[in-house]
Amino acid sequence: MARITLDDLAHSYLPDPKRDEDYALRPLNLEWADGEAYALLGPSGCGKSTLLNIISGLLRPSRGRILFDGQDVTDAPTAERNIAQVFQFPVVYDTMTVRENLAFPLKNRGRDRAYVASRVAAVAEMIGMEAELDRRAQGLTADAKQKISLGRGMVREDVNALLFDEPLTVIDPHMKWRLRTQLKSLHHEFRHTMIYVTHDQTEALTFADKVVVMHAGQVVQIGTPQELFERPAHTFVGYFIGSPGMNLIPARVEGATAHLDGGATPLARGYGAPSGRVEIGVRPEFARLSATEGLPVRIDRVEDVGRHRIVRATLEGTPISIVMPEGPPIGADMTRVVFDPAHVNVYRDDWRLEGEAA
Ligand SMILES: Nc1ncnc2c1ncn2[C@@H]1O[C@H](COP(=O)(O)OP(=O)(O)OP(=O)(O)O)[C@@H](O)[C@H]1O
Repeated sequence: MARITLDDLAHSYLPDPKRDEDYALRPLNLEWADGEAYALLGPSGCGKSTLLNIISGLLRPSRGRILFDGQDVTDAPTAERNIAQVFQFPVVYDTMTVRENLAFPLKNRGRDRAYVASRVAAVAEMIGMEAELDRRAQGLTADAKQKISLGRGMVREDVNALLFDEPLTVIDPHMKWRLRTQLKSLHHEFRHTMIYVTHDQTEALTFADKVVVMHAGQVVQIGTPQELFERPAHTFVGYFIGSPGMNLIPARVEGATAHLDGGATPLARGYGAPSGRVEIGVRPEFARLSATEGLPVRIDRVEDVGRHRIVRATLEGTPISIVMPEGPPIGADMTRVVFDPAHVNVYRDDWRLEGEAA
């Protein structure tokens, strides 16, 4: 396994990029630790595949270098990078059996029969295809074929990294959960460096130790699922992760107080007097309704989603959400919202301010 370093890396599909928007991948420095499982998360078009293809060698970056364990591989072709890649759609050899498909990467490298047989058996169990090993791949469902692709990606133990590009798209929901769990336990067992591309936050948060969030060609945060939830570094992370996403409310911040038109709300840290476009960000889980304290809100509707209720409300013209536990109907006197100061983040021009202990 390898540590992967991106050194002042950037990519544009245009010949003469000038503005930020000309880059599919804006300049970045990033280190992927050896043996760590990462998810690369972001909406369609944010640059995930571009980044993955640069790591695998399918694409040469227009700027910067890529290193495996400190060795420059920027100009090395895919075959020399010793990585396994699983794509969104299955890549299998129809005329071969499932067993032959799984064995292919090992046979190609001249591994002996006993080793090949034991690896194929282990991988077949992992993907739940022990009973189908002698079937031809032709005629299998897309779902089964994708499981073979995943198995083939995982059969080699000596790769530098395992790259997955939305690999569970064609898999049915139940199997999706099972494969994701297996990928995670496989990672704990073998400690491969894994990069898993997805636009699905559930998939990213359940699979990865660290999630790399991308937005408009830029890595906006790298963090554990808990860090992304509690301290989103960029307003996009707050909005994209969580359901519903983080509330963002324009405010004027002074010291440890955020002033809104309808009143003030205390903050747990001090921020001086930040200029620029200042907003406070509060997860719906850290807001509650009150009859007596907090800021005046108008309740627009209440959605019962099973385990809790989501209150949709308006605070000074800004739509906000509040997560409430199941319980009696919300009284007409609940006309105020209170934010938990320990969980109010402050943003200037979309980036989170650290603040100082108040
Ligand atoms: N071969 C190409 N030529 C020109 N522009 C491209 C090419 N491939 C991607 N782009 C553009 O680069 C940007 C990033 O695309 P990329 O495919 O990396 O995003 P993504 O996050 O992987 O999206 P998706 O999940 O839809 O694949 C997009 O604006 C896309 O239109």
